[in-house]
Amino acid sequence: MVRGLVVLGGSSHPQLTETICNHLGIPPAKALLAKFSVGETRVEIEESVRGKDVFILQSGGGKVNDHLMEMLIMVSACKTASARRVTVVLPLFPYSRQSDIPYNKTGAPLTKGPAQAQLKADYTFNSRPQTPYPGQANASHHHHGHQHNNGSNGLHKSFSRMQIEDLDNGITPRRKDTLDSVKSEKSDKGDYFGESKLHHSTSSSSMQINGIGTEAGTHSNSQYSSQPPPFEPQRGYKQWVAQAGTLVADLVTCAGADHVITMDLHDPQYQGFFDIPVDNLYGRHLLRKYIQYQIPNYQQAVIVSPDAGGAKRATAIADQLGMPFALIHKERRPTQITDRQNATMMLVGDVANRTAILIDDLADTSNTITRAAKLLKKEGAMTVYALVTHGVLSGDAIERINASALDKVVVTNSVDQAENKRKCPKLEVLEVGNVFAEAIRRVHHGESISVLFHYD
Ligand SMILES: O=P(O)(O)OC[C@H]1O[C@H](OP(=O)(O)OP(=O)(O)O)[C@H](O)[C@@H]1O
Repeated sequence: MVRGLVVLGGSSHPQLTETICNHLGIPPAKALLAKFSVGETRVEIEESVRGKDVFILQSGGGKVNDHLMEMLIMVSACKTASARRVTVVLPLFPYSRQSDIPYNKTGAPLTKGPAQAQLKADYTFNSRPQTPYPGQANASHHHHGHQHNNGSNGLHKSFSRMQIEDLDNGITPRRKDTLDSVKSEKSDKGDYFGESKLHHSTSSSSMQINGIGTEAGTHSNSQYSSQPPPFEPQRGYKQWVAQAGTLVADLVTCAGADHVITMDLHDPQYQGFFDIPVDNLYGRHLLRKYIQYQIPNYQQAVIVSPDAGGAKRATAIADQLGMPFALIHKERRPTQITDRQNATMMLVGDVANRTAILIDDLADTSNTITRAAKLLKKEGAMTVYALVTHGVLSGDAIERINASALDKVVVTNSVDQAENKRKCPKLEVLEVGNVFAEAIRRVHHGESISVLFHYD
């Protein structure tokens, strides 16, 4: 019996809550989790959590948005009820795939027109107008004086990080506060930065952005002809996708969470999006154990990463077990934006007459692993396993696996697998409840959890 510890399970994964509570020797806390008929989430914590150390468990699969909302409300409810500390335990962190560049279903880069490529090529990090220097200062003061300085300050503020990053990503910069001008320009065939609108724009930010082009233009053309051409906002509207990962990280913190425990984040750098501690447990130990104990003659097998993004994860296992490694390079340039099937796959390494073991962090549509398996069999692999930490397996993923060249798919129950297991004879599920229970116990007692990163 652990005192002061409360485990509260969301509706995403009751079985995992139960397993964790069994390991900890405590019953799950009572809460009412329901929905109003309109669809809004309703949460009532039915026991006192005042002064308690509360762990809220929710996973990222299934109805991910509902579960996220429910978790946020649960955190807020516990905080309001004076919980001493609230830790969210998210075995699969929702939205963590949308942490960096705007996520696109095809995995293909967002539209990058020739004009934009040119814009990027021409872009320099020199501030424009230039930082004044002796001899030149008079000229600019003389004519533009105070106004010029304002422009320069505004430039540093509005044009610094956001736009440089956007240019790197090949995306037309756009800010929230330019929305008004976007709306008004919709009628003009999406001519977002159209010159005709330049002077009519009322949004301060878009005025600044446009102003940079014109003001800097005056200066660089008349005075410094050796300078690169001025920044010219591009004509036409480019799609923009929100960086939802950042928002979700903010929401979790803002709801009142003090600590996050998760596993195999798609991008480990996502931890840096939080101002609160994030413990990112590894699922690779479970996968490695499976290889050692469940795959016959594993020493003769080869570990394969189905895409370059996961190579580090897969090599870590290959190195630990002293096994050979191969890589599938996913060429992400499908001819049509919706046509992922066209992305070609290329194998680097030898799998002929061997057992191939695919390692990845997650399988969602399972396109990646099924297509990789097809390629591996074509290249002579005898048996193909796929070992993935998070079996999201949405849509028709199970049907796809059943019909694929994969011989076995091994996932953890970071996402509930009860239904999937029934439908998929190739599926094997590894239990993560004990790992999370141990992490919770250690965090509660203020013990180090680094042992969970290194255990054998
Ligand atoms: O089952 P699927 O629907 O095919 O999705 C699974 C793939 O998606 C993730 O990578 P992602 O495509 O996000 O790209 P990345 O590895 O380049 O980040 C993940 O690492 C898998 O490789």
